[in-house]
Amino acid sequence: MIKQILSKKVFAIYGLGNVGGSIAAVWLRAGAKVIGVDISKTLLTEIQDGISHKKEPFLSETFSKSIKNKSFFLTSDGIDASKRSSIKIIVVPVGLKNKKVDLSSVIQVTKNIAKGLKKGDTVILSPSVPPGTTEKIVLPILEKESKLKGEKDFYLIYNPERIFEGRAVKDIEENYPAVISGLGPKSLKIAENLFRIISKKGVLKMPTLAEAEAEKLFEGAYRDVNIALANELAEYCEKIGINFWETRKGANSQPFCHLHYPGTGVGGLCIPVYPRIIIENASKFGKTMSLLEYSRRINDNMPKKCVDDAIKMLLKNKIKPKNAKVAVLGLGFRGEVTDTRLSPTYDVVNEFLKKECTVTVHDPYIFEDTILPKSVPLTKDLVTATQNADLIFISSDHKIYSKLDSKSFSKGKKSILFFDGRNVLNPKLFSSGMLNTIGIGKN
Ligand SMILES: NC(=O)C1=CN([C@@H]2O[C@H](COP(=O)(O)OP(=O)(O)OC[C@H]3O[C@@H](n4cnc5c(N)ncnc54)[C@H](O)[C@@H]3O)[C@@H](O)[C@H]2O)C=CC1
Ligand SMILES: CC(=O)N[C@@H]1[C@@H](OP(=O)(O)OP(=O)(O)OC[C@H]2O[C@@H](n3ccc(=O)[nH]c3=O)[C@H](O)[C@@H]2O)O[C@H](C(=O)O)[C@@H](O)[C@@H]1O
Repeated sequence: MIKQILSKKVFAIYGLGNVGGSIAAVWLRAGAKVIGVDISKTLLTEIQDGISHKKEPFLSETFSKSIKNKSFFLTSDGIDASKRSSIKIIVVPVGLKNKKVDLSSVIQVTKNIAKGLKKGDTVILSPSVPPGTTEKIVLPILEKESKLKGEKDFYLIYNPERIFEGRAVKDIEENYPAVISGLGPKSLKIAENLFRIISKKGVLKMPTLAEAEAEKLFEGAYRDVNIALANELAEYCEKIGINFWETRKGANSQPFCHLHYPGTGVGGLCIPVYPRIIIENASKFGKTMSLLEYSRRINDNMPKKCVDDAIKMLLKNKIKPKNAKVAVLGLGFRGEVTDTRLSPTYDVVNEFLKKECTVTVHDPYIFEDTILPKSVPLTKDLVTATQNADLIFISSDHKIYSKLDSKSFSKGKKSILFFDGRNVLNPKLFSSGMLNTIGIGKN
């Protein structure tokens, strides 16, 4: 039955990145025909050649198989894709430009979709957006361009994607209920029928589009504030000489406490961005979001705080920061991702450069980068990155780093100091005084 429904539907997915690529794979795995739309010709070629999305399980193999059996077509022509599809899913990025929400990609794609919109079509918006975006920005563009009426001639849905990079397909298919909302009851019914096909955890119907848009932002705001709390409590533990990590275990041993992890900063296109989307939107209604603003300030200061602590460690070991060799491990915005957007490591590197240190960056998954200063080499070879280093600074929690010990490094004449900004190292494997970890009390 489901296969029959889907075999008649053609989906067009606009934006084949971490999220859009995963959504395309999920619908292909469910038996739908999919037109993948992206402006990046490089990405389209990589997908065609079966070498894209290497860090996301199931995607590359699903794409190759679907291209072969002619259920997956790739194009950069968003208007034609809209003409040839009945369900259009928008998954292009929504970021910040000078702390203002940037909806330009969403608007551009919506205009393309509108030029091919037909009676009976369904449009689904998925990126995280300010409450009101679907109804007040996307709907008017669709109606004006197509001369069709929402909820009468076509259907409009907001479905916030909640994937965690590295397990995106399973998150959509198994881990999370699909949050859905519609312009009206008909749109909502279509959303329910569609998302029940792919989501084993079922659907969570929100009363309005705006509440669905807001819930996604609230998830991120909750996380950012709790990370800020962990960062502030970790600094408190350092001051009074107790161990945050042990204290956290105790506090989290009851179901109402979920202390997060302190770290070298908060990166990615999501958690640092969602609170700012709320802050900006709230200001239009005369509301100041003091807690969100303060949490952002704490988290944005973490790279500087951690580098300052690492510099103190160098000085305590009679090593002058000027020309000290520092190996920064982890360029991804968090462990096990190749995504460097808003990675705290960029700020960590700049703080070390301000102290005139010599910096090398290591990452096991990222081989090229256009943002790091030219004076800072990027390498995937740990020995190259750390040879003759005075200090090793762990900035992202890639799994590989948790296996390191003091013998993992070239036997230079001097002992190496470690600042573990993600608490991934095993202190038992390091002699005392060599290792400083965030939140570990007096060092
Ligand atoms: N990355 C994540 O973990 C999650 C992200 N999100 C939301 O999803 C949005 C997208 O995130 P990602 O997939 O990570 O972004 P991404 O940058 O990996 O992918 C976006 C894709 O859209 C393409 N694109 C940009 N403008 C386009 C246009 N006008 N027409 C067609 N294609 C266009 C880009 O070339 C890129 O391939 C984010 O802004 C965020 O709001 C939601 C949940 C998780
Ligand atoms: C509420 C929530 O947990 N959202 C998840 C989050 O995933 P994301 O890929 O952004 O990773 P993340 O684990 O939140 O990390 C974001 C940043 O925060 C840092 N981080 C994270 C957790 C923590 O306790 N301490 C900390 O410092 C990470 O190192 C990273 O730099 O954001 C995704 C999103 O919305 O895009 C969302 O789908 C994911 O489920």
